[in-house]
Amino acid sequence: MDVKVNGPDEAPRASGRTVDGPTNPMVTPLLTDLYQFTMAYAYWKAGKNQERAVFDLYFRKSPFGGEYTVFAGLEECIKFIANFRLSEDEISFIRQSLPGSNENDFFDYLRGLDCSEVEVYAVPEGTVVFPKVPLMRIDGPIAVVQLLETPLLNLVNYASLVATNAARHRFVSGKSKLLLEFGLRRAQGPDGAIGASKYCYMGGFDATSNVAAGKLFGIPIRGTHSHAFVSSFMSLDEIVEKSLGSSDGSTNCEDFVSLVQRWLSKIQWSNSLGGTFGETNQSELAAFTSYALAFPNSFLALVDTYDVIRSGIPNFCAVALALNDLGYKAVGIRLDSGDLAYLSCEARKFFCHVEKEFGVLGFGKMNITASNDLNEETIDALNKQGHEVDAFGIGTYLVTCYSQAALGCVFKLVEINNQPRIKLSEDVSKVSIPCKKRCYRLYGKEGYPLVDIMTGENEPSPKVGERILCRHPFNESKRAYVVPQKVEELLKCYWPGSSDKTREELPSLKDTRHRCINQLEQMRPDHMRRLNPTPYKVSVSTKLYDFIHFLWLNEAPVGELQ
Ligand SMILES: Nc1ncnc2c1ncn2[C@@H]1O[C@H](COP(=O)(O)OP(=O)(O)OP(=O)(O)O)[C@@H](O)[C@H]1O
Ligand SMILES: O=P(O)(O)OC[C@H]1O[C@H](OP(=O)(O)OP(=O)(O)O)[C@H](O)[C@@H]1O
Ligand SMILES: O=C(O)c1cccnc1
Ligand SMILES: [Mg+2]
Repeated sequence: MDVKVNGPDEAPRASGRTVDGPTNPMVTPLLTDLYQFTMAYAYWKAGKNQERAVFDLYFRKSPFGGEYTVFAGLEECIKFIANFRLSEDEISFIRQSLPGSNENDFFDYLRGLDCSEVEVYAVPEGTVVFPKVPLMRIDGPIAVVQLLETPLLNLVNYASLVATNAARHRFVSGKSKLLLEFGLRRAQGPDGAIGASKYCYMGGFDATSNVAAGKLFGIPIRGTHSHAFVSSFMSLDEIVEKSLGSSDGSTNCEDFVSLVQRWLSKIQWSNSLGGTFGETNQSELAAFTSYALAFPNSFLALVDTYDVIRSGIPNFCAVALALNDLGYKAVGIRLDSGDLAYLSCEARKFFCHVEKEFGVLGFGKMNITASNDLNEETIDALNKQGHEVDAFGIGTYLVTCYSQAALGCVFKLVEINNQPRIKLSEDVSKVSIPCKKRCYRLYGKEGYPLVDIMTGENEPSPKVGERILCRHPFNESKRAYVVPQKVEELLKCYWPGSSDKTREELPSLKDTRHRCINQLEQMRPDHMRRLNPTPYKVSVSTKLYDFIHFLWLNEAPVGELQ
């Protein structure tokens, strides 16, 4: 990780060394809800601001009708926490904005505020996670931890939603397909776009078209060309510079345009290819030829501007064969409209015929990229019909998370001054799980994760080979014994605050992506399927179960029937 002093006044102190600030400079202590500041003031006024509080950040239901979620956004959270200081300018804005509070001492308190007394435990970024289990546990003086609530939720909610969406698109496409994120133009503003590129890569995409994201995060950047490039050409006469040297530099073709034309007529007159098309669109041929002259080593053509079968594919093949004469290997085509299953199969057939007819080895394996309003459903439909697509370019549905707007992560108080707290609700799924907890993932005989279990902080941890009762947190009759073959503690220390615990390093984006891909591959297939997936079990220890229900009864007033 880069070591750099960052922050308004001085470097953060808690870890003993400095951490870069968040990617987006808008992520400051003011990127929070007003009520966090009014509560901070009221805590301070009541002399409660230094009381030690523990909050859990978790979600209640996995998105997109699925049973798994990818946890993302942690690195940005830690970068925010590490650099949490209010500038003078920010403090004077708070002074103007807080209703009726003018006490200088409060603003002196804000001036000295940082996260050096805050301790953050979290599940490693890129981990597959499940409802109710804390993704982050934040322990610190209540006023400052409340100020963190909104920015941490903001940094985790969309990141985890879009990483999960990407993982789902990867799952339906299969491991062998190249997945390209094309969402920049349709994303929710610049931060939505940059976040989408980062977290789609984390969730299993291979590359993005977003150049800024490539520079910021080292994500591979890829792209083709647009319809505008094709329709900007009127005729082959526009091509003035026609020469192209061979790939090894040994010869020079003075008139690449004529070479392309010769190949086009060979294709037209060939036994197996002739008859499927007559005259192709010559302005399209000009565009492809021009593009090949600019990028002879990476020629990929968008073939659907005029007519895929009668023009785009033969024109592409003519240019690709001309390139082949000079030792270059064309990359392939992109389809951006029509029946992508049918057209990809027709394109593949055509390429295979070319390979056979002209003896160009490997021509049949030409890359076929598809785009145009793709999503999980359309890719699933293509799979069912049979297709020849090698790469999917996906934008709108992916980055806007069209099928679910938000993950719904929440931040709930579970302990104050060592006293466990519970939040009750008519809706059982909204009742919080009290206490500062430890969380474990238990693995079964076949190597799959079986169940996540939460325990009180001071309970002994589950042990390999030792039978443990895992209880549903709220449903008395749902319980199971587990003899774990492997026990993994989920929450690790990412920000030690004033304690002397060692801090987990923030891994590189590539390492987090690997972690995510490995985690997804480890899951039992029935948890992953799109239709009616089996819910993964999330449980509590007997001791925690008993305590939750004791506290529940203690806090819930008994109703009176009239
Ligand atoms: N074989 C297929 N099975 C299921 N869905 C498909 C198939 N081929 C394409 N689609 C999807 O069908 C939709 C077709 O979009 P649309 O009706 O806008 O037509 P289009 O091909 O884009 O035409 P236009 O040239 O007017 O843009 C897209 O969402 C695309 O991903
Ligand atoms: O379809 P998406 O998943 O959002 O993927 C990105 C789309 O963006 C481009 O289209 P363009 O901006 O030219 O618009 P159009 O396809 O609507 O004509 C591209 O050709 C894709 O169709
Ligand atoms: O490079 C592409 O083909 C591309 C990039 C963004 C959006 N649509 C397509
Ligand atoms: Mg489109």
